[in-house]
Amino acid sequence: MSVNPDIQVERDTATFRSIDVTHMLDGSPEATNQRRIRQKQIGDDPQINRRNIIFMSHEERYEAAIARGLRIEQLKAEHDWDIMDENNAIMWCFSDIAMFVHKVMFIPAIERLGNKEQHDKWLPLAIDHKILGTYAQTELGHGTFLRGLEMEARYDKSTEEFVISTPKHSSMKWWPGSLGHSSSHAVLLATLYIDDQNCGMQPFIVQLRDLNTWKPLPGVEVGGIGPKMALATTDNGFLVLNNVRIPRDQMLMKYAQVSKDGKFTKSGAAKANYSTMMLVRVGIAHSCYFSLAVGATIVTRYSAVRRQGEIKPGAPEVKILDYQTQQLKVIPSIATAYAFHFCKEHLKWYYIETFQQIQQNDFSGLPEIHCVTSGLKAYMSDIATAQLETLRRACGGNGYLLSNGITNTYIQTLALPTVEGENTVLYLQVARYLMKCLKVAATGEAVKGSLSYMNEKIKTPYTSGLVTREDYSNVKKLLKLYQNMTVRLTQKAGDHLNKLHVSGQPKYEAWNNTSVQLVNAAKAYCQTYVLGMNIEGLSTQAVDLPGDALEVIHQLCVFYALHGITEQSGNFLETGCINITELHIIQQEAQEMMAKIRKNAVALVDAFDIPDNLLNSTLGCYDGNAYQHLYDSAKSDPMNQKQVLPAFEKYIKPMLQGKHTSKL
Ligand SMILES: CCCCCCCCCC/C=C\CCCC(=O)SCCNC(=O)CCNC(=O)[C@H](O)C(C)(C)COP(=O)(O)OP(=O)(O)OC[C@H]1O[C@@H](n2cnc3c(N)ncnc32)[C@H](O)[C@@H]1OP(=O)(O)O
Ligand SMILES: Cc1cc2nc3c(=O)[nH]c(=O)nc-3n(C[C@H](O)[C@H](O)[C@H](O)COP(=O)(O)OP(=O)(O)OC[C@H]3O[C@@H](n4cnc5c(N)ncnc54)[C@H](O)[C@@H]3O)c2cc1C
Repeated sequence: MSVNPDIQVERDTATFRSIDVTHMLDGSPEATNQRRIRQKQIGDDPQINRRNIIFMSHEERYEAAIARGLRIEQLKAEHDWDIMDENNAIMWCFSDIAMFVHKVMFIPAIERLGNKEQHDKWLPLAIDHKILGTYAQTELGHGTFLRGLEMEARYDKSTEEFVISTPKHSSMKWWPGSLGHSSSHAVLLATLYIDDQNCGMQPFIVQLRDLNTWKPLPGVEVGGIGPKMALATTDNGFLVLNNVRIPRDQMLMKYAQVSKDGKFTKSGAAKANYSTMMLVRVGIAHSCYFSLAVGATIVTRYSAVRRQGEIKPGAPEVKILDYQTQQLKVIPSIATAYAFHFCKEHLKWYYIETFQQIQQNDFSGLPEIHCVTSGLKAYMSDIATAQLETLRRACGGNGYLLSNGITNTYIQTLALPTVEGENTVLYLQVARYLMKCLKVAATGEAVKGSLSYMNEKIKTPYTSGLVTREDYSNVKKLLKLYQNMTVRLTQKAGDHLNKLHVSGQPKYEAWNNTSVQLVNAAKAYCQTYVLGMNIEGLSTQAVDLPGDALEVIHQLCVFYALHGITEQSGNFLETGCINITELHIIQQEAQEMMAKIRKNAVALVDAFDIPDNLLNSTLGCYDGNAYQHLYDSAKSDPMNQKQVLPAFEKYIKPMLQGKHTSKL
C-alpha cells in the first residue's frame, strides 16, 4: 500500500530528521539498532503479536497472554536478552502478558527482601519458572494503609513455623495480579505476631498450589476477583489462608529476622520492606512515557490524514490537525511525552544509584527517593491518563473503537493512578517531605537534593524575572517561576497547618484539614521536577543533536513550560509569581510556539519509532492509510465472517413474524 500523500507531505516538510531524534531517545544509533532488532523479534512473532486481541473472549485473551509470556521466555533464551530487553518486551506488549507480576514484583521482592540463603534457594526456581509467583499485599480491607494489614503470621516456637491465617473477610488478600489462576507461590505481606506482640508488616514466601495438579494446597482458598476495566490477562485474585504453616526460613529476612527461639530483630531502615513498591513506581513512570508516546503517535498521524470541514469558506476540506483547537489536544501530549522521556531516564539512573547505596546499608537517600518516586508515579500517571483521554476524544467517533489502538492503551493506563499506591496518598507522602524541607529551610540550614531551590527562594523577594520578550522562551527563567510557585504553595500550606495547630487543632487534624493545599503543593513540586529534568535533558541527552533537531526539541520544552503555566494559571497568579499581563503574554507565546511545533508534529512522533506491529492501531499506521486499515479491521471481525448470525433465527425472525411472546 502506498503512503498517504497527506502524511508524506508532513514528513517532507519537517525541519529536522526524525532519525536523529530517535537516536537521542534511544541513547545512540547502536542502541536504536539494537531496540529495532528486539522489537522485530517481538512484533513479527505470531504468538506475541496482539493483532486480533480485540476480538478475543476473556478466557482466550488469558490463554494467549500465557502463551505470550512463555514465548517471551523462549525469545529471551534464543536471542540472549538482558533484563532491560525483557522489561521492554513486557512494556511493548502492553502488559498483555499473564505472569508479568512474577517478573516485575515476585522476583524483585525476593531479590530485595531475601537474605543470601533465600536468594540461593528461591531465585533459581523463580527465574527458571519452576515456580510462578505473585506479590500479595493488598487486602479487601486495606490496600493503602499498610500498618492496618490484618492477615496474620503467628510464630510457633515449638515447631519453628509461622501460622498464617485470615481472621476475617476484610483480611483476605484481594487484588494481587496473577493470583487468581496463575501463581504457585506468593510473596505475601502479613502482620507478624510473636507471642501476641505486633512486629509489623513482614514478607513471607507461601506456596499456594500443587505444582503438578495446580490445585490449591490444604488451607488455601484462591480464585479470581472478576472482570475488570482492562488488564484482563492479569488474573487478579483473592486469597484466604486457614492456618497455613510455613517453615521459619520462609520469612524473607534481609531487613528483619526471627530467630528459632522467637527473637525479633531488625536491620536497615524501617521502610526497607517497602522497596519493591519503589521499583514498580519507577517502572510505572517509564510506562507512562511509553503510553503517551503511543497515544501521541496514533492521534497525530490520524489528525494529519483526516480531513473534515473548512477553515477558509469554500476552500478544500482541511486536515483536522490544522484546527488550532485540535493542536491544543495533540501538541501538549507530544511535548509531555518528550518531557517524560527525559524524566524517566533521569529516574532510572537515580533509582539505580540509590538502590546500590541501600544494598550497602546506606539508607540516607531513602526519604528523597521515596518522595521523588511517589510523586512522579502519581503525577506522570495523572497526566498520562488525562492526556490519553483527550487524545482518544480527538479521534472523534473512531476514538471509541478498540481497533484504534489508543482505547486499549488508555484503559490499561487507567490502572496506574491506583496501583502501587493511590495517587492522592502518594502526593501526601510528597507533602510530608515538603513540610520537612520547609522546616529545615526556615531554620537557615541548607536544604539538599531536589528542593535545594528552597534555600534561595525562601529568602528572596519574588519577581518573575520576565522582562524582555526573549525571557518568555528562556527555559531557565521559566523554571524559576515554577520553583517560586512550588515554594510559595508549600509555604502557604505550611502556614495553614501551623495556624490550625496554634488555634488548638491537634497536628493530625490540622494535617487533614490542610490536605487539599498539601496535595496542590505536591503536584506543583512534581510538575517543577519534570520540567527541571526536561531542561537538564536538553543540555545532556539532546546536546549532540544536529542544530535543526535541537531547535525543535528546545521548542517543545519551551512550549511544555509555557503551556503548563496556562494550565495552572490560578496557582501562578495566586502566589504572585506572575501578574495578569505576564500571563497574557505567556498565553500568546504558548500559542505561537504551538503553531511552530505543528509543522513538525508528525516527524516528532515518527521519532518515537514505534513499529506498526507493536502500535497495533488502525488509525495510527505509519503509512497514514487509516481508512483502509479501519475497513480491513472491520472485515476481519469474526462476527462479519457470517452473513447471518444465529440470533436472527432465534430471536429476530420470530419477532419479525410476530411470534415473540413474553416467554421469549
Ligand atoms: C518494569 C518494567 C515493566 C513496566 C510495566 C509497568 C507497569 C506496571 C503496571 C503494574 C500493575 C500492577 C502492579 C500493581 C502492584 C501493586 O499495586 S502492589 C501493592 C502496592 N501497594 C501500595 O503501594 C500501598 C501504598 N501504601 C504505602 O505505600 C504506605 O502505606 C504509605 C506510604 C501510604 C504509608 O505508609 P505507613 O507505613 O503508614 O507509613 P507512615 O507512617 O505514613 O510513614 C512513616 C514514614 O515512612 C515513610 N515511607 C513510607 N513509605 C516509604 C517508602 N516506600 N520508602 C521510604 N520511606 C517511606 C513515610 O514518608 C514516613 O516518613 P516520615 O515519618 O515522614 O519521615
Ligand atoms: C489493576 C490492579 C492491579 C493490582 N495489583 C496488585 C498486586 O499485584 N498486588 C497487590 O498487593 N495489590 C495490587 N493492587 C491493589 C492496589 O495496590 C491498591 O488498590 C491500591 O494501593 C489502592 O489501595 P486501596 O484499594 O485500598 O484504595 P483506598 O485506600 O481504599 O482508596 C480509596 C480512596 O480513599 C482515599 N484515601 C485512602 N487513604 C487515604 C489517606 N490516608 N489520605 C487521604 N485519602 C486517602 C484515596 O485517595 C482514594 O480516593 C492492584 C490494584 C489494581 C487496580
